[in-house]
Amino acid sequence: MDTEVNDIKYIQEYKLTVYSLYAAESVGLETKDIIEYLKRLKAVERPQNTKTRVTRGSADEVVRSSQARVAAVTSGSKAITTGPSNDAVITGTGSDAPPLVSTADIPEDISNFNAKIDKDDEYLSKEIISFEIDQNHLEPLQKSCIALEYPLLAEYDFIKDTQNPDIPIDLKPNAILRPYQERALGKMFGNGRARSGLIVLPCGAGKSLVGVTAESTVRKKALVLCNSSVSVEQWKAQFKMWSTATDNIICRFTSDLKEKPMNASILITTYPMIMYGQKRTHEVEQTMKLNDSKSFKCLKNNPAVNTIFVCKIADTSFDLPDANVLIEISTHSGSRRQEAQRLGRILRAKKGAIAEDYYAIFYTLVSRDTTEMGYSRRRQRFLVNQGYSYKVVTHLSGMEEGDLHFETKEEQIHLLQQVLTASDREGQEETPLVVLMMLFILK
Ligand SMILES: Nc1ncnc2c1ncn2[C@@H]1O[C@H](COP(=O)(O)OP(=O)(O)OP(=O)(O)O)[C@@H](O)[C@H]1O
Repeated sequence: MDTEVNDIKYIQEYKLTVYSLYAAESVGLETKDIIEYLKRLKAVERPQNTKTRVTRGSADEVVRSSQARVAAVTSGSKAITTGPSNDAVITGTGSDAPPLVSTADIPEDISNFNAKIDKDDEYLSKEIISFEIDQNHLEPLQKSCIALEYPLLAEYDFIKDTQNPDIPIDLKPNAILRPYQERALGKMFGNGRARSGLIVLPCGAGKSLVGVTAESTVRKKALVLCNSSVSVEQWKAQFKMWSTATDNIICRFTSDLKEKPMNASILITTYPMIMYGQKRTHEVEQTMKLNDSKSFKCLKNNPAVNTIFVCKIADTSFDLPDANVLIEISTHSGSRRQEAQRLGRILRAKKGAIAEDYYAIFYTLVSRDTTEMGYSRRRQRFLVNQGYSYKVVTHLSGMEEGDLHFETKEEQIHLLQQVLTASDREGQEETPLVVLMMLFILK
């Protein structure tokens, strides 16, 4: 976030980039929080008679349907005016605007510095000005702000948006948010408007419910963009599970399901559908059918079935809340993303289980003396960095005694070759689903 740029004994100066400040602001961090983090990150103890200060200007862009307003904090911010060519330009407000920390002159002594800080603090008793801007000038304005390193933070004042009608959606009473889900949404709706940003939660933490709640709060038309057709199905299911949204306001728009997108209130689609209109792969198609099929639903809820073999398409969005053991048979090289996503399949909260009594185990099979070993080390490092412990088992006792199906060395090598060849073909469109990538064992 910051770099120490000055190591004079009594003054530590940090340069905060405008983007780190933007990110901090968008998650609701305030100046005092930034100072607190700087204190934690500092390399040396700060002498008692020094102060930490962070100055900056800020401007928020508030979008109300077709109207756009800019709210600017006057202290340290710059005046936003419209130039002769009607391009938005930003100019300094005058001599009082305090400079950024990185460009501040280093004072002669610490008392001058404190006096200067106090002066700046007075300046911070700020007044917020806001004014409407012409929609056509929004883009040049945004560009100017970025060029001046004062990026606008987009917010949507949905409560005051009377131009876009509300859609009939509310949360169902069964949707009880977990505390971290509430916190994530608090960051988004903290000031009564919908702030643009990114909500990042681990796999299986319940991002869909966060999304459904956000939509049930804003209650305006929404576009849900997914990375696969399987996710589209899952999102629709989550909307139905947690909200009162009915089938006639939800539209799935995939290469097979083109459900009148034009008038949909909630349009759920994939990037390729809006970018290139690509056809889904054979593999995705098969998995969607499987996910949707009655037999899979029975399988999911049948206590007699405790093992499911799945291919790599189950890496994401495959919801098997009860699965608690995963055996990874084949992987996509050293992909850490894939590892995290697969782990996500077994880390979903278990109904009625006490967290402390609960175990989820992830096995990964690695063939000794093959390139798989290098990849698996990379993946292991990632898991360790995430705080998981792991153990390498090189020998399973009793293995030699059993009546193994692939008993001889030749048979084992042949099997290995088959698996590796299948992995190479994995990316190709017509790879049959018989290539089994993962195994879930349901509790
Ligand atoms: N507050 C909640 N109360 C009860 N169940 C919840 C809650 N939030 C999420 N769940 C359940 O947890 C499971 C995982 O949720 P979801 O699929 O939204 O996770 P995710 O974060 O999108 O995971 P992934 O990144 O792996 O797709 C689902 O079965 C969902 O119904």
